[in-house]
Amino acid sequence: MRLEDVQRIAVLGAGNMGHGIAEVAALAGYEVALRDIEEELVRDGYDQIEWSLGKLAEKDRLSDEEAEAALDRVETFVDLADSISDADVVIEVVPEKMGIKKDVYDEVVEHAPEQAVLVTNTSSLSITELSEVTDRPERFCGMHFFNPPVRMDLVEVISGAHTDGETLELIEGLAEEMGKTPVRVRKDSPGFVVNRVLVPLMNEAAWIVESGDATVETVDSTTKYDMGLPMGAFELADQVGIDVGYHVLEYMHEVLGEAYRPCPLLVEKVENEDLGKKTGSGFYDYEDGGVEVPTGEGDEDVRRRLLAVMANEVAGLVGDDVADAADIDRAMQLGAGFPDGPAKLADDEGLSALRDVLDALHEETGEARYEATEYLREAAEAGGFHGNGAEDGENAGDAADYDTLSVTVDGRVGHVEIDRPHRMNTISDELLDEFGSAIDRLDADDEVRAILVTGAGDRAFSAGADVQSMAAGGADPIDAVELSRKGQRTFGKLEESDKPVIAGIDGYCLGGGMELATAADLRVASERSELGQPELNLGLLPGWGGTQRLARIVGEGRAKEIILTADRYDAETMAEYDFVNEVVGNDELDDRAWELAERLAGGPPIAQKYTKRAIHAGRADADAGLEVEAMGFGHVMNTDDLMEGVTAFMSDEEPEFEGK
Ligand SMILES: C/C=C/C(=O)SCCNC(=O)CCNC(=O)[C@H](O)C(C)(C)COP(=O)(O)OP(=O)(O)OC[C@H]1O[C@@H](n2cnc3c(N)ncnc32)[C@H](O)[C@@H]1OP(=O)(O)O
Repeated sequence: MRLEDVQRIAVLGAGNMGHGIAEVAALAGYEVALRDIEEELVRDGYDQIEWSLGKLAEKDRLSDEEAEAALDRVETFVDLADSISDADVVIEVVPEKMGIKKDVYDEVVEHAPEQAVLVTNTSSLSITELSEVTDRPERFCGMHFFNPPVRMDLVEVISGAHTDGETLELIEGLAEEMGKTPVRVRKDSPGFVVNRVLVPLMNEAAWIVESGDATVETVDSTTKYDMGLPMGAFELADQVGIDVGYHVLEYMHEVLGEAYRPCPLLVEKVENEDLGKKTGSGFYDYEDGGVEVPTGEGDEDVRRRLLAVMANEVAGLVGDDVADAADIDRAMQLGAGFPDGPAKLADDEGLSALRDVLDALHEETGEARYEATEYLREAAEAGGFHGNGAEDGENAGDAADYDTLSVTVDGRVGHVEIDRPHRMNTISDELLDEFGSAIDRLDADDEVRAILVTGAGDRAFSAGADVQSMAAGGADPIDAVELSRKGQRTFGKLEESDKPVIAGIDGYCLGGGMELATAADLRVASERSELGQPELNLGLLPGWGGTQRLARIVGEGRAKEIILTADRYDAETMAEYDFVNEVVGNDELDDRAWELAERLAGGPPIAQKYTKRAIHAGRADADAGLEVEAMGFGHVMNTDDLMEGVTAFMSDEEPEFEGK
């Protein structure tokens, strides 16, 4: 079966994941058959899809017509044979019990068209074992979506022992058609990638508390604020359900061995049915305040220990050829909201230091989970999971050097794309560093004649400073002063650049993201964009230049309004306020931003440079600005560009300026 041949998708199971997957498939334009065992269940799933599509339309993520058309593509069934009779792909999303799934497959193989590909959304069961109850194990694989499918970008595509390459490629293509990022899991290994990293992390967190080395609060403060993970380890366990993690762990224990023995603390919680949020209590009591993770109570030993255990899991996956480090990092960022992938976090810490932490713990306790894998030792010797090739300086400045940005030069335009779509392109400390160095690099490159800044994905240009990492580092007032100055200086590089800078805004442009855009020379925004300075809602103030630069563009009155109300404004209003130079249709943003950048890149560089300098010099003192203008005027008089401009004008041709 080729991707172009896929038209109809059957989703078996209309629960949380099932109806979410059905919605995503319908949004991608596929005909969807949604099936569950009772009319009421399948109706509930359908209603949920209708509700969710309505929400997306309400938030302008799609039009009312698109929402209606997607819903029209969903047909509901109770009879399994009818639901799959003309399906090209069958996605099974029934409860995570081997027996139930096998029963379903017995029936599926009886009625599914011969050419149909079968996939399971299991998060924990063996793909190989499931494939073996079907008549087509080579056309069977895992397609693991994350909850909620409509929001989460990751899909793990897992090969069973018999799956052929064509099937994996088809399902990866299908995931992409659904707007998702597939990560291939080359072997059917317990927990695949995301759970293989997360669940042992939860187990280790529990062992740390069990052994009396730290409290739940300290561990969560460490994971959330010092490691920058989206939630504390125990907060996450409670959120997902302690039993869910525990069952995955049990399976890992059974297949992978003693290193995965569940901590007694988890066993006790499961036995007492303190399963987390869903039962009202787990590691936190939800009937009495719920989760409160304290800031600034992290512990260095806890941080290193968790990082070391996580690095060992990454090494296990790479060493067993389940996935490579880059894929693991991508999967954890998209599927678990990690700010950086675990391989990168481990590399940043120093893999040999983490190996030493494991060795010391292993010697002290003899516990199997601290036994460093062979691959961890090899990677530590090689300078890290991602190697240390860049350290010799040869690659300095290459696009590959950036983790949070994608930096490219296309013709005469230098393009910086903020590349943290999984975190709404929020601005971390690392991103500020990389942004500053990217602008320095593009500024120094004579081939680059204009700079375009955009955000990856279609949700946000940038939703501002990463509040979580700021809460971690910003508790110290002296550090916060420096963070503010750093942001001011970094975005100042855009203003100070001699080249024209364009911000292409699509989606949220908030807080620090708006301060970044303010430092550009021109702003073009899509209709759906929402802009604002919401810092005061957080008890903060716009500390990356917002109190100064915004007023220069929109005037003091509007700047005060925008900052003090902390409201979100649509792009049209921001154009009326003179902040946005041009508003374009949502689908036109990229083309228009590039067109503008290319056009400005064709301008006379020396005249552009002095124009920017004169305007800036005149801010505090108009006479100084006029003086720079006069000097600039003098300088351009003797340039080849002036000759070129005048000659082209006289002969009615387009000038070719060279900056000479
Ligand atoms: C000096 C500079 C200071 C600053 O810049 S302070 C920060 C100023 N920015 C803000 O206050 C914006 C905060 N974010 C929001 O208001 C909302 O989000 C949005 C309007 C951008 C989007 O709302 P929705 O569509 O409902 O999505 P969602 O579930 O709220 O967000 C998706 C994920 O993105 C994370 N996120 C969004 N903004 C930030 C942020 N600024 N810092 C850290 N994380 C952020 C969320 O938490 C969540 O994450 P999960 O999916 O893990 O729940």
